[in-house]
Amino acid sequence: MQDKVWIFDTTLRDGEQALKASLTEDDKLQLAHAISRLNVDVMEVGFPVSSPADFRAVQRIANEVQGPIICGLARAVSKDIEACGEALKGAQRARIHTFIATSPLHLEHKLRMTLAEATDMAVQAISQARQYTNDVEFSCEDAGRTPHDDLCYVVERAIAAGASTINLPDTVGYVTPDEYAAMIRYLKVHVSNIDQARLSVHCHNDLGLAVANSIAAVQAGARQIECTINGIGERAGNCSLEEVAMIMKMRQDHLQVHSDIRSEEIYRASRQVAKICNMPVQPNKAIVGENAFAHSSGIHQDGVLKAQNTYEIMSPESVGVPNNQLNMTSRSGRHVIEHRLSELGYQGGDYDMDSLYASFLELADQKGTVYDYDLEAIIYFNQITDKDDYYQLQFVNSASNSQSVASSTIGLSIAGEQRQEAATGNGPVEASFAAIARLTGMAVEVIEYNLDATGQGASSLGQVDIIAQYQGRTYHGAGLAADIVEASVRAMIRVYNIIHRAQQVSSLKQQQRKAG
Ligand SMILES: CC(=O)SCCNC(=O)CCNC(=O)[C@H](O)C(C)(C)COP(=O)(O)OP(=O)(O)OC[C@H]1O[C@@H](n2cnc3c(N)ncnc32)[C@H](O)[C@@H]1OP(=O)(O)O
Ligand SMILES: CC(C)C(=O)C(=O)O
Ligand SMILES: [Mg+2]
Repeated sequence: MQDKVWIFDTTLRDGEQALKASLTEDDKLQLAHAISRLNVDVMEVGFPVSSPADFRAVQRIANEVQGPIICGLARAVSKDIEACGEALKGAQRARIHTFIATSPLHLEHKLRMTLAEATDMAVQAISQARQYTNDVEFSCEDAGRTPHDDLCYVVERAIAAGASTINLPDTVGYVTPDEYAAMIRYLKVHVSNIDQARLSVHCHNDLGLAVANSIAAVQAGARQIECTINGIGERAGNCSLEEVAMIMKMRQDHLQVHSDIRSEEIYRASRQVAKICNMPVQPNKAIVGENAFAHSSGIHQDGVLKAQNTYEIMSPESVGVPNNQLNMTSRSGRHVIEHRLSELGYQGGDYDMDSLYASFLELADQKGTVYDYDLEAIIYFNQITDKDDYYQLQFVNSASNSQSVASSTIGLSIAGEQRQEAATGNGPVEASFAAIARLTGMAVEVIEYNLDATGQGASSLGQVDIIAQYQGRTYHGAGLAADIVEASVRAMIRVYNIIHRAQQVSSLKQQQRKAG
């Protein structure tokens, strides 16, 4: 029988500590539902004594979110335990997590007390917490830098006082996997009552070892991993939930343990955390990064088309990503182009691969990723240049202030004819997009809008990237300008030009079909 490893999610506590703006009660509640859908065992949702808003957020989650054990954090002081116990009262299953630092460095400089004094405070806090719930977790903060025998002393007394989970955090992400595993083994041998508690690990990623350390600890006998979605958390972050969950799923054969995480929910939860916390996920992040299931080089794309597992150890669907992605770039080869065109309904005789590939490389070198509609345009027009764009921007004139709705007038040259339209909106960008929609007579739906600054300080340029949908097809446009409204308008006009080109392609296709 394989052992279960508990997943203790601390996105809403440790994860939230690192955000530029704290989460609101509503944000926390929404994320708590997403985390609960993952089927985590425990969800640490706040530090109730820290602010009235955090107290209310913990209270609401405890009252409203079913499923996981709901946990709050408290220092080893009476008022923290009391706030935590009160906030958690509505939970079906509540856990109080209390902690105190045990490393010589923290004891001497931060707490200014001895190990024995800190241990007495821990014991008192655990006893007080037990008056609210039987489920009490105790953490030796900075365990990674605490001598093993000191840990044994504190842990033995904490368990005797009633802690049923003992957490040994590598608070500053300092230890290596072998050291961490050795620490767990040492405690298992030298703490007489260790069998009365579940051993937990909580790793930070300062040296990029949080996941490796957590897995090493599990191999040494730990049975709870504390982690966060997307690995967010103090400084370089915490151990990433999606990574440890997938390691245990994909390497059950080797590790002989499992978790109960519903992996198909991972991608959705990750997206929600990134959006609500305003913490974008790096594209190359394992499991949930934009590129995690994307193949960009010809040799890999050829392999994946022949057998997916040549370059994929898990399926995108297993973590809730709809499907893998074959990016067409200047590193792609003919196989992937042929594959994409056949998906679009073209046969080998419809184009000359050698000349198509030469134009494709030229375009890819210029713009990076080449999309379906670019490929089709190469087939029909051979070359793609911006010179002959159907829609060309003449001017943007927008006005906005904090007291009234924004307005914008856009001047376009449409197939050589000068036209202008005005519209209002919640902001100047929305007003400009509404004016463009009037001018073109087409309502394009913006799915994603990203604004980035390139360059430095006041002289930086705004770059806007838009992903938009029109009649069920997705289009991409980018615009660069010193003024961010103009950059947005340029990106949007790019989208309309691509749509126009795609429409031309489809009418040429129809004519060919009729003729043939
Ligand atoms: C490793 C971790 O992630 S621990 C969790 C970190 N998270 C947070 O700190 C977020 C929430 N924190 C807060 O809202 C505030 O820091 C509060 C409400 C907890 C305390 O605020 P303040 O009373 O103003 O104290 P402040 O934060 O400046 O200093 C911390 C105090 O707690 C003490 N302390 C720190 N950890 C503990 C502990 N586990 N048990 C008891 N006392 C502790 C410190 O020694 C210091 O005490 P001092 O004032 O006697 O020197
Ligand atoms: C409160 C504890 C568990 C913590 O976050 C840490 O030590 O990193
Ligand atoms: Mg931490």
